[in-house]
Amino acid sequence: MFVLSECSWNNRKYRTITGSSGCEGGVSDRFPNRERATDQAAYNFVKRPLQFGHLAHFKEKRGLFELLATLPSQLKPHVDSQADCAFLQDMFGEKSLQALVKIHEKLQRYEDRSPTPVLISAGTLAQDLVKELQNKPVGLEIQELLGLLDKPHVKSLLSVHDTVAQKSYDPQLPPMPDDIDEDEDSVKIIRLVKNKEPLGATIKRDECTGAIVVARIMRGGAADRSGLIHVGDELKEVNGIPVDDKKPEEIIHILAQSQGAITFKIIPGIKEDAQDRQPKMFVKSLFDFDPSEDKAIPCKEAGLAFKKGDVLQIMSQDDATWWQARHEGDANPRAGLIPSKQFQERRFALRRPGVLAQPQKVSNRRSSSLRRSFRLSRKDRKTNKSMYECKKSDQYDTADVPTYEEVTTYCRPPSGQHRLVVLVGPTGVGLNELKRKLLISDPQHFGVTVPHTTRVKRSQESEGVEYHFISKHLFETDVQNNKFVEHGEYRGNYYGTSLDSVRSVLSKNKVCLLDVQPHTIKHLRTAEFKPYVVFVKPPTIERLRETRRDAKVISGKDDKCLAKPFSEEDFLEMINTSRVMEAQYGYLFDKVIVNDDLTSAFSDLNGALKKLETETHWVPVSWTHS
Ligand SMILES: Nc1ncnc2c1ncn2[C@@H]1O[C@H](COP(=O)(O)OP(=O)(O)OP(=O)(O)O)[C@@H](O)[C@H]1O
Repeated sequence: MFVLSECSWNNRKYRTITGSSGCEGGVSDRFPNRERATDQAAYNFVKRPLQFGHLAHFKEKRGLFELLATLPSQLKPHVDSQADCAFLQDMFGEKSLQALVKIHEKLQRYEDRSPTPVLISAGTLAQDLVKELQNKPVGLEIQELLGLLDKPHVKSLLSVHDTVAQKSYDPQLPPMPDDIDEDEDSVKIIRLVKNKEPLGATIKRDECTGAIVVARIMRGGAADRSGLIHVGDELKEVNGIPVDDKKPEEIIHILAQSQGAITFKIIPGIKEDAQDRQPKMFVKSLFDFDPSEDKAIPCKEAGLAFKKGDVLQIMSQDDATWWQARHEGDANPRAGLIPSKQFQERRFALRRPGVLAQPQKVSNRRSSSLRRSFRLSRKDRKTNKSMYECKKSDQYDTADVPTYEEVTTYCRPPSGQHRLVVLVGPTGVGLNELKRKLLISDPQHFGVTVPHTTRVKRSQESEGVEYHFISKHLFETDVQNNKFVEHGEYRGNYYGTSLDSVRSVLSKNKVCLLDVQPHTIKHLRTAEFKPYVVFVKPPTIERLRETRRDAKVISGKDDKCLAKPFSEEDFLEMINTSRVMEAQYGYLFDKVIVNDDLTSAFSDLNGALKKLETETHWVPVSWTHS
């Protein structure tokens, strides 16, 4: 199913130096066009010394040397310490500085005169002279001159002179091969110069024809930008070495050994139509991917590693198995390979049937699905929290294999409805505490839902304050009509949080704080609520022991609803549940907060919620369509 013999040019360093594509380009045997080619780096290198005059911003270009010489005495009245004076003297008297200034001034003078070279081929003249002199009777002066002209430094100096004189800043390429079959229209010669940037292409042996072909061009990479190499192009030669009988790895080895310019002889395949290119698409990754550990990837070096929650730009979906993508906002334009959605789903299902069949159970020793949603509005402290045991259970939805979710940017309009803030975490981690702090910090801004119950109203209670008191029949009808976010039964009475109670808080232009069991999150993920999910996780057990010394937790072991100090077992369960929740539902979390020090956790949460109201966030595209 996969091509396992694909090799990457990615880890090799090339730069194309000729051509027409806006990148450094390339050249074909049909249209050699070296005139247009520009090697900016070489140009800059040669040019830079001549621009030395711009080193300092002295308006007065001449007399810099004199100026520096007088500076120490000029500055003396302004310098208090003797040591500083000595330092200035030393600095301005430094021989190398003076030499540099002298050179600068000389160059400046030359530049002002716009010197033109006497001749542009001093190197050739020197060679002719050497030939001429070699036939002359040997004299001392002639010997000395021949020795001088033979010195590498002198040769290099003359060569640089000629380069500058001819303004020929392009790197010297070897001559074009003369054994190209003129009748063979399709042969293309491409020359590349090694550079730090990888080429961004892979090669493989075509299973049908046996030819070595370009397997992939990574979008945005050097090869892609050059527009000269395409998928399907047949590689015939590298630096004159035929590659027909070579393995892709051997070709990569030849490339690795090559220095400077490398010549490829290529027979172009069918040209990819630019129109075929997919439009830009952004996805949030819902799993971690490490190409170096992926046995199926056709080329590990071409892979793109990412973590759960990273936003990726999909550059190509041409291949049904391996998409090309880059990290959103990454300066590197070159794409890498990632498993396609379909492929990831398929292999996830094949690899881990056990996970799908037997979901990990989120521990619920004394917790349940609904209890937290009631907490802040509930005055009835006697109600046992375990009453909200949810019948829906924590089943892992087998249809949902977390792969990628298409996302887009969203910023809440200044007067728009607030996004629903959903808090999840293991029992006792501090959700209630954090909610309480938010409510106290700004009661006008934050709000919580009022739950429904079928329990009889007590004398001190008021409808719509502690609960909405409704009949069993109505409650059951509402359950049938999916009106509840979560619901459960305790001692013969139903309790639940309705979707309308969430709407009611939001309609008051408040931020609705809702804590739920994690399996409920996906039911809330709608364009209407645009939930922002915060996972609150416990710190290490050592920190739990330290920070929760005076804290109390409601024990679920009995029905007495007694607040007791945390036990070691409570801590362990909190940590284990947190791990399971994160592994199972982590892909749904927008923010993870470790509730170690309460003040820091609160300020972390508060800061994130402030940003949520004003800054742009990535949300599923479906939320912005309605
Ligand atoms: N960072 C913290 N440092 C110290 N104590 C904390 C911290 N966070 C919470 N607590 C305390 O831990 C106890 C349990 O917190 P809280 O009731 O908020 O947990 P919860 O997540 O809502 O769980 P439950 O639903 O079981 O009550 C409370 O006494 C609370 O004051």
